[in-house]
Amino acid sequence: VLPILIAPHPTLKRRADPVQEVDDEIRQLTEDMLETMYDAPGVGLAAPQVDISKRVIVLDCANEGEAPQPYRMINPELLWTSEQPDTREEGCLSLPEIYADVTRPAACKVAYLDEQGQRQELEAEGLLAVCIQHEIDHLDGVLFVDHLSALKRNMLMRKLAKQQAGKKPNKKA
Ligand SMILES: O=C(O)C[C@@H](Cc1ccccc1)[C@H](O)SCc1ccccc1
Ligand SMILES: [Zn+2]
Repeated sequence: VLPILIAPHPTLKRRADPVQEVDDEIRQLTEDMLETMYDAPGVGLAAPQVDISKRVIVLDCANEGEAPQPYRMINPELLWTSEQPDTREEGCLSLPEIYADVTRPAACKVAYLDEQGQRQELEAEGLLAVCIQHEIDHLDGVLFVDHLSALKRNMLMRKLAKQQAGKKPNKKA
C-alpha cells in the first residue's frame, strides 16, 4: 500500500508526464495503485496521488458484492464528453472528509493503453464516467474543488487545513 498525498501538495497541482513505454515497472505501479485504492477504500486513484507524476490511473466502480471490475489506464485521453451534464457529490482520497456537489458531463469516451500496452476505447456513464473524469483531472493537476467557486473552494480548503492540523502530532511538542 502506497502513501496517499493530502492536499495541498505540489505534485497534486502538476501536469503528470506521459508514459513512454508500458513496461514491468508501469505494470507493477498499476498493481500497487489498485491495492492502495481498495485499501483506502476508493473507486479510483491517479498516480500523482501517490506522488508519482505519470499519466496512470486505476479505477473499479463495481458495487459491493459485485465481481470487481478493475481498469488500468495508461495515458488516458477523453475523446468525447456528453452535452448532458450530471451533478454528483464527490470526495477525494487526497481531500479527506471534504465533499461537494460537482457538475460534469454525464457520459464520456476515453482512449487509453492497457497494461499490455494495447490501445483501448471505453464509453462510460454514471459513476464510471464521473470517476474517469475525476482521475484524468488529477493527471492535469486539477482537484474536484477546482470546479467550485473560489469562495466555496477556499472554505473547503480551510476546513481541510484545520482538520489536518488537528491530526498531525506537533513535532516540537
Ligand atoms: O481521490 C480519488 O481520486 C478517488 C475518488 C474517486 C471518485 C470521487 C468521486 C466520485 C467518483 C470517484 C474516491 O473514490 S472517493 C471515495 C468514493 C468511494 C465510493 C464512491 C465515490 C467516492
Ligand atoms: Zn481524487
